[in-house]
Amino acid sequence: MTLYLAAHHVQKRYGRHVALQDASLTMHQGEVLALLGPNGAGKTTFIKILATLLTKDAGDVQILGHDLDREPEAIRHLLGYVGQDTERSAYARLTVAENLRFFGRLRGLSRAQIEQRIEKLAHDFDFTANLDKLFVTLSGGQKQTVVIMRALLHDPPLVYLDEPTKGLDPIIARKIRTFLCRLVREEGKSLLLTSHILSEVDEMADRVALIQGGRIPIVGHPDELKAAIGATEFVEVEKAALPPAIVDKILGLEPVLLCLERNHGWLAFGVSDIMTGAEAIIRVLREEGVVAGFRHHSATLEDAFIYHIGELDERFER
Ligand SMILES: Nc1ncnc2c1ncn2[C@@H]1O[C@H](COP(=O)(O)OP(=O)(O)OP(=O)(O)O)[C@@H](O)[C@H]1O
Repeated sequence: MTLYLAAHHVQKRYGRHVALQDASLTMHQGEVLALLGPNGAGKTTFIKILATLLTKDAGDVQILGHDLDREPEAIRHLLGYVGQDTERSAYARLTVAENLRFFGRLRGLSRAQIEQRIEKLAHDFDFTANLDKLFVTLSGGQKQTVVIMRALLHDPPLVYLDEPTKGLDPIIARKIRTFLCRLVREEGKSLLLTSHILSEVDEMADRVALIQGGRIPIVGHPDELKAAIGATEFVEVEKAALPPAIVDKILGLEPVLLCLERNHGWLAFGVSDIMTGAEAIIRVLREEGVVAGFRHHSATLEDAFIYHIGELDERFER
């Protein structure tokens, strides 16, 4: 597997605020790597540094054999970048095709190359019918598609996408995911993306890098991250119905391994076995006369995220 990106010990401060403490990451050809972390963890900062849009304070970054500090121009030709500011990534009063031609020229592509790329991208993204529409008249999902097409105009091997489906309806988001996955599968491109939609990451990512406090302490396949929780099944009970003493009693049960607090009002108890775990928890609820919502699910990437971020918080005493 060809190494596309190797970032070592990257550091970045904004004034006195440390955004990246010591971030290291590698990426290979044909992989989708998702950078996950809580708000403010440093994801956008890291991606902008890798995209030559921000300078780092320390660290070493090599992208397809080029050094980020010494050869930023060469690196820019190898990258596509889709940032979060969709509205300002194209000219409102130009059509889609005019925008793409303009950005193609900025990239130094010839007229013939530009027309060829526009035709291919519009075909691949099922967008031909929209090429003559003004950017300002497009829907949010269509605008995002234009921004992604813009990033792919020069056919870069490596593409960074900062929350590519943020704010889009599930159907458009799925369509964009399908296009992106095809780029990886059929064209061997590598994608580095951030997303807060963990089901999307679980579906797309070959590896997930967890960023917390400006470090990247955990990298692995989504299934590895889930397996590391130590529980494959969860019994959920409505949090509002459970006094702390009963939570402790449940945590003392033999089949109950851990408890994760999900942010939508449920406590999720990880169990070694769903049948014995659920039975034991129901027995406690009956004994204590608790009437509460009750459901179960198999471990998800969201559980893994909550588990690992909680562990990292403890480890770094944040
Ligand atoms: N221009 C800036 N000046 C000062 N502080 C900044 C600046 N940009 C980001 N920060 C701070 O640096 C930290 C990392 O920000 P960053 O945007 O990289 O996080 P993020 O992981 O992308 O967050 P989110 O998930 O909310 O998009 C945050 O604490 C943020 O407030």
